[in-house]
Amino acid sequence: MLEQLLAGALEDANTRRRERPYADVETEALRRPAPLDALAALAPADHVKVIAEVKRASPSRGDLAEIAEPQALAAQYEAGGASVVSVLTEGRKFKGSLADLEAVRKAVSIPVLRKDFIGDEYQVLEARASGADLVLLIVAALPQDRLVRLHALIRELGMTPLVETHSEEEVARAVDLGAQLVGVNARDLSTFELDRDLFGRVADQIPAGVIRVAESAVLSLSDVQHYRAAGADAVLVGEALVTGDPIATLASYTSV
Ligand SMILES: O=C(O)c1ccccc1NCC(=O)[C@H](O)[C@H](O)COP(=O)(O)O
Repeated sequence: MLEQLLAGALEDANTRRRERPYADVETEALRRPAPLDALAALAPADHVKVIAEVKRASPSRGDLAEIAEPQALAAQYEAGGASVVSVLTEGRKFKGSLADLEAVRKAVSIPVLRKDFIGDEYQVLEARASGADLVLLIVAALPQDRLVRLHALIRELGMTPLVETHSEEEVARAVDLGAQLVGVNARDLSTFELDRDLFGRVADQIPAGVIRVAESAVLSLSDVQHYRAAGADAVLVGEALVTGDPIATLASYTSV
């Protein structure tokens, strides 16, 4: 499934590239105001930070929420105390778009993450041209040489890579890369199985000074407490926020 998602995302990027060539997107990316400092926004604190996701649908859960105005939801996330907004820009299975990212960027003053299946430089430039401050890189989807190249490009553009892992081996690859922001996704992106204990098993492998994000499977306050007890500096939450009351949910999660 992960290979299919990546192949689809790259095919869609190639279609957009025919309309908007690489050089044009590069120019737009370089003209943007500097990205916001996501590492400062997610720095360890006396409470857990929340990366709040705009998520309409997903392969594992189908349709989750209508979200006609992602910018309005993102503004609620900021008001509720989120540190970063994650915007799923993949169109086929998640019903997201770069237009969502642009709209959210205009509506909030906290950093914004482009969450997608990133496999080439063009997608990174598109992220910056649309106002992203962070870009997701999924270790399982990329050979190490491409991971290194994309990680370097994201940083050259002033953005922050969120390097997502799902095993001890992948955490080791993220650490080798010098990643400063490492996510551990409880969801296996091929089988969709959830393992909330994975974060606790690998967290010690992530060096001190690197920000640790527990991703997925937060459906209640006790899930946040579980991740926090295992050493999470931040949690990334989608479903619970788009299907519940985002402001009340964030107030309770950020109190942990
Ligand atoms: O959510 C999915 O079904 C999914 C399937 C395949 C690849 C990625 C997928 N989700 C992306 C994410 O990592 C989550 O949207 C994110 O971590 C939030 O998860 P949750 O709070 O469980 O909605």
